[in-house]
Amino acid sequence: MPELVFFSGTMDCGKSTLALQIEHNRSARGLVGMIFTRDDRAGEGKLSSRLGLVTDAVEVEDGQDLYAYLVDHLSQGRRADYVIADEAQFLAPEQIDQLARVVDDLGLDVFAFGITTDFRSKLFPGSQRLVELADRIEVLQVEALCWCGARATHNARTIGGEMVVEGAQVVVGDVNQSADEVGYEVLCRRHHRRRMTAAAARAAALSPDVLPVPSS
Ligand SMILES: Nc1ncnc2c1ncn2[C@@H]1O[C@H](COP(=O)(O)OP(=O)(O)O)[C@@H](O)[C@H]1O
Ligand SMILES: Cc1cn([C@H]2C[C@H](O)[C@@H](COP(=O)(O)O)O2)c(=O)[nH]c1=O
Repeated sequence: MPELVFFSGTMDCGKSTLALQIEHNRSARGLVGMIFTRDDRAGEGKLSSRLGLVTDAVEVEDGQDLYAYLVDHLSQGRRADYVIADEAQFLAPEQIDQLARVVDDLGLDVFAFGITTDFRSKLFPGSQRLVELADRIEVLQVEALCWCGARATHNARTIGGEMVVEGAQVVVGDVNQSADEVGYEVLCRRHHRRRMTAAAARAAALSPDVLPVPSS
């Protein structure tokens, strides 16, 4: 049975790498994939991994009907045996419905990859729809780590090195950016709640200890 699978995790946990591996293994067996992406850091029409691999992809536009795109593609006599959608958090909920229809009506597997929540730990609309519709949700096995060593479950946004909790939901960016840029850092929930990034933890460790003062 064809499936809609949502591979989800924090930033930098290997989602795009896995997408490229699925693509490689299937194309090595003569299958042809339709690869969608949106706003990859490597630029328009690219699916890239931090491990250095990159492949061409169809850049999804606002309002584009992904089901109609595939029907049109197939009716021109071109092949698509399965679908990969990277950066799926940036897709509109209607586009996730169209991907579900690709599974049900065209009989193709759809592998979607994306982060579930934004820098405020709120669901992206596209990810919410994936959680609602996916046949399976897979959490990646290579866990990204918080600076404290715990599994990273949340994405923090930093501006000038400081964690922020207000701003536009979508700002394309990367982890390990220099302090004067908009950047991201993955954290465990405890440190996301306390807004304690690695830099904030270092600064706190360097400040002199405050001794408790007796109240009387
Ligand atoms: N120099 C490196 N050596 C080994 N692994 C690396 C290196 N750089 C990045 N990685 C791996 O790549 C992962 C990020 O992969 P990527 O597919 O770009 O993530 P995502 O799409 O989830 O943001 C990192 O978590 C790490 O496991
Ligand atoms: C948390 C968060 C992230 N983004 C952007 C930043 C990156 O461009 C992508 C995630 O890519 P990755 O391959 O998973 O690292 O999403 C955003 O726009 N808003 C956010 O809140």
